[in-house]
Amino acid sequence: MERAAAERRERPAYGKDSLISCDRLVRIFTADGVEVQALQGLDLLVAQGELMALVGASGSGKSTLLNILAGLDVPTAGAASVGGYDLLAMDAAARLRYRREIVGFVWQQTARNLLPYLTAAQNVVLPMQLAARGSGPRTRRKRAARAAELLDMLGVGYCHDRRPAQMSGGEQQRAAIAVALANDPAVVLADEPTGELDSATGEQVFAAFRTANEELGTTVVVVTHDHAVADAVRRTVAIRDGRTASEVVRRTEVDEHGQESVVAREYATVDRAGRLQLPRDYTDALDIRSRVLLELEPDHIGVWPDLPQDRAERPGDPK
Ligand SMILES: Nc1ncnc2c1ncn2[C@@H]1O[C@H](COP(=O)(O)OP(=O)(O)OP(=O)(O)O)[C@@H](O)[C@H]1O
Repeated sequence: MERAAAERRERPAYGKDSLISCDRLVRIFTADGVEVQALQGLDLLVAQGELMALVGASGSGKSTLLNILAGLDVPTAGAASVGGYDLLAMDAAARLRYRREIVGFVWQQTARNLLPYLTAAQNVVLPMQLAARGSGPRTRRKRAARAAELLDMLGVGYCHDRRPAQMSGGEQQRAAIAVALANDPAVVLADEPTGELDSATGEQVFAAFRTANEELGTTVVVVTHDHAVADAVRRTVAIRDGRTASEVVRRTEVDEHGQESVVAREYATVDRAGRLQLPRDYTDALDIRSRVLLELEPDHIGVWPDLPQDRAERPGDPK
């Protein structure tokens, strides 16, 4: 017992090396006296430099999570930190600094991302002007140069002097990514950034996120219903009923002929209390309802449907 306690003490703290760490995050909304548990103990770790997607049915809690990570909303309970900022303990000044310098945000509605009376370049310069004195490019010339550089990098340098109304939806979203990157944030959060776009334009916008991730090392978290986006990232985390339920991790493998292919594996999330959510199609396929039979094997755990005693039979049992 002492050894177990010592091992627990020596284990690094949860999320210690992650850029984003959510630990048993809870968010309860009260509307007309009715409580809605939008997040019900959500755990999530995101490493520095990751480009990852969050998926889930409508109402599963994705936007709630993103708003908390953006510093726009505060969780009811749990712990959350981004880039060393404790999202539950920030005072107003720290929250403002966090929103201006640590996170960038891209919304689904193109009109929400850019001010209509400013050009693309002026839109990118604006957050640099608003950032606390002492950080970011200090002179007007340096800010203008950075705005032009970012627009060029994202393939919309030609929109430099255009106002949003003179740009297509895809161009506006790429300019919006430049705005989000203006103050060189640690993380860019995006809520359905390709939701209003056709698939070809959506691909261009996703490519801009990838460019930001690869060229600048910015961590990118995208909430999406777009399969093209969810399938193109290395890690896609699925949220169900306010918790992370499963994730798909993609790896590039090289076969003996030197042929590269991407192999996707689906994992179920085990939360900090050891809880595991079985995918619904698995439970439906075996008619699993309230409980399962577990068996610990040397290298895996067997999970069997709870059959009536007289029919109880597992693979491997003598006939
Ligand atoms: N301000 C609020 N007041 C009351 N309930 C809310 C509020 N915001 C969200 N909810 C509820 O919390 C739950 C999660 O909502 P959320 O918007 O996070 O889901 P989502 O996964 O982003 O859905 P969608 O894909 O439709 O955007 C829903 O039941 C929603 O009705």
